[in-house]
Amino acid sequence: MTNQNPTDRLRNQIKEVVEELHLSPSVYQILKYPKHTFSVSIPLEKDDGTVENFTGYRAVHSDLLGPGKGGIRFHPDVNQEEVIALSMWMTLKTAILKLPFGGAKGGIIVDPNKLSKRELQQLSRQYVQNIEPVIGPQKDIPAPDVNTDGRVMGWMMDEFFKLRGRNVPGFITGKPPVIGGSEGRVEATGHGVVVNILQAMNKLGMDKGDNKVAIQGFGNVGSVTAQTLYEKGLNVVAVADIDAMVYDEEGLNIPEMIDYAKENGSLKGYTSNENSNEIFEVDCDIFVPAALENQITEQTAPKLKASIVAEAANGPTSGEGDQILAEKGVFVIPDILCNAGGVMVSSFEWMQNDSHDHWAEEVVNDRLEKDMAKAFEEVFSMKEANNETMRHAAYYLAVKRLGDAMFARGWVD
Ligand SMILES: NC(=O)C1=CN([C@@H]2O[C@H](COP(=O)(O)OP(=O)(O)OC[C@H]3O[C@@H](n4cnc5c(N)ncnc54)[C@H](OP(=O)(O)O)[C@@H]3O)[C@@H](O)[C@H]2O)C=CC1
Ligand SMILES: O=C(O)CCC(=O)C(=O)O
Repeated sequence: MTNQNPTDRLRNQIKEVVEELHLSPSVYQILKYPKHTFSVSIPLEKDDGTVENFTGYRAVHSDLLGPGKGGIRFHPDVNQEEVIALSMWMTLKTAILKLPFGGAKGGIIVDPNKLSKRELQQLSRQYVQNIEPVIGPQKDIPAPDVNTDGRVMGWMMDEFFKLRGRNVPGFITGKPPVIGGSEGRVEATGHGVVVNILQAMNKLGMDKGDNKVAIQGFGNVGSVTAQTLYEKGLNVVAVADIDAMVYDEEGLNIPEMIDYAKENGSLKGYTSNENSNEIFEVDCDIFVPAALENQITEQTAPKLKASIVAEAANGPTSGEGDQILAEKGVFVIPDILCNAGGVMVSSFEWMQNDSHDHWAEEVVNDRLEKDMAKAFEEVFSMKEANNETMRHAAYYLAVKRLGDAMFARGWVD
């Protein structure tokens, strides 16, 4: 059964692995639903004096291995099911990486481009006021996701301090370094994606110079991935944001494109643009979805020419898309491994806050590279040992760790 929403698909994947591992069926029952989902209504006074009500969510899927951990998304398509699926992926992600966290996620249904800076700041603060009872450095720790960044984290941190009446920097990660953020967090997800791509190329005997890369999404994760691959000498031939796709078979000038997108708000108008959906048809060896869920589907998967798909986004591949990629023999680096660099450096930030320390950027990047490469090796070895896909191997490792922890804590027999 493939035609499912992400939460149902995730549940089925977890159930399958629980059965294969002969774990107690209770493990599946515990992982089936989030521990809690908080839904909030945020009446925001707009600049023109009118009030508009926004809906927000925060879900903690699991706090078995530590406090809930996961980003906050501002997007018009946010909904409760999506937030729950994203929180479940976080539980699996932190388990694979052996981080001291569970899984959580939050979001507000809003198009931030339609708000003024004051309105956006006010909305961010009111969201924190609403979810304050369920968050904290030992409870649930937010971070950036789609359309949120260090600036939003800074506002949220300030609001949380006011509510608690004291400094609690470890309640949020991805904040600017000047107020306790970690060096390297902005780039961490993209850097982790690149570590995974290089590991995969090495396993498949692919040479850096000969291979073409196409990237969907040119926000935080997509642009850092593009820049880092460019610096390492890979040929990034196509990049798309929501408005446009830019292609050059000789390779794109990524730094120039980043400057252009910063100045103009998008890639539209940068040389001759094509429709952003054309990205799926580009001649490439490595495809990096770095936008939203359900992009590689039964419609787009057959068009992809890549032999590696590096899932920088969360849930970019639908069930049908995944099946098609498997039939085509594509090497898929699953999201819960591929994009885990962000939460890994968030864990470094949380540790630095706890010990009032500040690590140099080289220290952060060095540890990120080593730990990501180790996680890739573990998943790859599991895949090889069981003749499985990387995704199945990743689920296997994550669910096994969660099952073992439940047993150790006396939750299951
Ligand atoms: N930020 C982080 O640390 C982490 C993020 N992730 C995941 O990575 C993904 C991207 O997040 P992030 O980079 O932070 O988000 P951003 O908001 O910074 O960027 C999202 C990008 O995706 C583009 N986009 C959206 N829809 C489409 C589409 N249909 N076609 C092409 N481009 C599209 C946006 O274009 P436009 O700007 O024009 O709308 C934008 O360039 C998400 O799945 C997120 O959950 C995972 C781990 C950590
Ligand atoms: O940095 C974090 O804590 C979470 C990042 C995130 O939301 C993700 O990995 O999807």
